[in-house]
Amino acid sequence: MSEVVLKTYNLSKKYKETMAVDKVSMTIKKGQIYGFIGQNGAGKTTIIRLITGLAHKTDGEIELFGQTNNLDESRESIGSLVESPAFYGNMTARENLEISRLVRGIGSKDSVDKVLELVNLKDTGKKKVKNFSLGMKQRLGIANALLGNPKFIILDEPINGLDPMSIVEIRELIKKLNNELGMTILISSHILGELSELATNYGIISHGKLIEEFTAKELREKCRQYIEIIVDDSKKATVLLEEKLGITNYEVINDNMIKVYEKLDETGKINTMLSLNNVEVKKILLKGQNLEEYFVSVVGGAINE
Ligand SMILES: Nc1ncnc2c1ncn2[C@@H]1O[C@H](COP(=O)(O)OP(=O)(O)OP(=O)(O)O)[C@@H](O)[C@H]1O
Repeated sequence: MSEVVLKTYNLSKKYKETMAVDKVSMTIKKGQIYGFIGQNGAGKTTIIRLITGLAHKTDGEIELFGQTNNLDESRESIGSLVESPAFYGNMTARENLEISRLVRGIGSKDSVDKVLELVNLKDTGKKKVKNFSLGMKQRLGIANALLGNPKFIILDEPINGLDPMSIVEIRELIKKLNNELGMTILISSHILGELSELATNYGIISHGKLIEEFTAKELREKCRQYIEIIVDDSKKATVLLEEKLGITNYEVINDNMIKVYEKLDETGKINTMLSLNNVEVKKILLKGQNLEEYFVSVVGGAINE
């Protein structure tokens, strides 16, 4: 069994009358990129704040690297980007990281160069942070999280407000941290298309509750794609599908509808073949959910922008 990095047991946080986090039991294992999904106000940031020690739980338990006691010690192996870090605008990236390193008492001088290289900011030289683009600032925030060589990185909405190029850069960086450096990553985002390019695992949170956890593989199964064909005669069509195209993985829904689960990129060929053999094709469509549609089907409302 793979090593557990984070486990929460009925973790709860109440703010006056608001149950911001309600009995959440989630698990993140070593090597995972765990995508945390939820609408605004669902409770993602609060959970992240509880994990990183920025807020105190009302109830429940947090286990980090197998420890439930001395969490502050375990937290030394976590790097996080939760709120936009306050950098000094009049200083360079290197100067900012050097200050952060000294204040936090971590790493050697080399570690600043190492993280700047990792996030691709080592050539920013004398450029002051106030002149950085939002994407560069985010990468500096990630560099700051990487000081001290953490095993577990937590990123709260790291691509919020970024342009497409910067999003790709952050995506590649996260993949590198995970693949090459073996870091486990928790990333919250409401940009589900982007998250599904990265995550190996997902947790859906709604109104403070963890609704579901699933793997990327399970998501692919849940969102299983198929070709929906509406015809005048399902029976005749299936005989042709088998005989002419060797299609056997299909389901007859009714006299007029068939779902085909293979040869998903051959809708044109299927359409032509059926028509040539005197089956009237009224509609032929590639269907299936993506992460966003699946989220809506589970939570019952779209994720907000
Ligand atoms: N310091 C606080 N005091 C009172 N209520 C709070 C506080 N922080 C969060 N909440 C409430 O807790 C709930 C969860 O908020 P949280 O910020 O964790 O959600 P979120 O999923 O991170 O959403 P977002 O994407 O908007 O940050 C919300 O109803 C919010 O209003």
